[in-house]
Amino acid sequence: MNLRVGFIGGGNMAEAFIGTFINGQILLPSQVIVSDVSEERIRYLSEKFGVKVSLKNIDVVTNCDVLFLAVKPQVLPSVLREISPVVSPAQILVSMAAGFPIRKIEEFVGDDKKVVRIMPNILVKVGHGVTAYCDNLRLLDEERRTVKELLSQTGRVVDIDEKLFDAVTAVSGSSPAFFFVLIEAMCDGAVRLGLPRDKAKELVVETLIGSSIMAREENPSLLKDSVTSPAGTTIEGIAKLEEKGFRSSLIEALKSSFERSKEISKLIEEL
Ligand SMILES: NC(=O)C1=CN([C@@H]2O[C@H](COP(=O)(O)OP(=O)(O)OC[C@H]3O[C@@H](n4cnc5c(N)ncnc54)[C@H](OP(=O)(O)O)[C@@H]3O)[C@@H](O)[C@H]2O)C=CC1
Ligand SMILES: O=C(O)[C@@H]1CCC=N1
Repeated sequence: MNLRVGFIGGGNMAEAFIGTFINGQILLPSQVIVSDVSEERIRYLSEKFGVKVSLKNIDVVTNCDVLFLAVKPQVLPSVLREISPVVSPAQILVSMAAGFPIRKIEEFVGDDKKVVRIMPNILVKVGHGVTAYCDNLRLLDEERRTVKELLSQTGRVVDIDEKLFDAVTAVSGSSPAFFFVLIEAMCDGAVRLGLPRDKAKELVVETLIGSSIMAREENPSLLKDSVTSPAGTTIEGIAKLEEKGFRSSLIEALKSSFERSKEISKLIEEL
């Protein structure tokens, strides 16, 4: 793609996006520039991907067409204050900060600027991310297409109304961590039953991948029924999951992440 792409903040998410763009040959290293407050961090990114780096956020803004804001929401106000004098109306700002509304970004940089809000997840690192997308309608159709095409190199892109972003932050932004905990716990369970840890991980992970592929096309309740024989082994496991509150734990976990995202939005609103 013929674009210059910048990242302010060179942490986990920036690394996930940059890795997929560079390793997938979507962008050349010379098309990407990243800034971070940590010298060690930018040295690492420069050595790993060959991208351009700087300790100055302004260097990134003045050298890109699409600017990813990849700092924590609490840090974003100071970054926006710092860069707002040099952001141009021709650039596209893409914020991934949880709980940070487009309107608030416009308050810092001006509502004549092109602003995209996304909620990706860490799975962009392996090209299987899912990214919720909305923007402030300042982008031309062609620009919107370009940004979505860039994002789609990291997985699926789904248009979502901004008012649902706190929910999305829980459902797909945070949930990879829940699945990692699930995998970890199932591996412990398998080790308890005598399986070596490496075999346990292989069995658990492959089962989860296959289950996800089947659930993509079919109703998960019917799939569950198809595994569960009368008076068989599976129903005993399911009964134990119900007894221990597995289902309601997951429902409550999503609610807690959602509430925290709303809380962050409220704090940002009060700035
Ligand atoms: N991690 C995830 O799975 C997801 C994260 N997000 C969102 O993405 C954003 C980034 O998250 P993540 O990558 O995990 O965070 P990280 O903390 O890993 O990365 C942020 C980076 O920005 C650096 N930084 C801090 N202050 C500044 C500054 N003033 N200028 C430039 N860089 C700075 C941090 O340095 P230092 O650590 O030294 O402060 C850190 O290296 C967040 O807003 C988060 O809400 C969205 C979806 C998923
Ligand atoms: O935990 C967080 O706040 C970020 C947002 C979604 C995933 N990680």
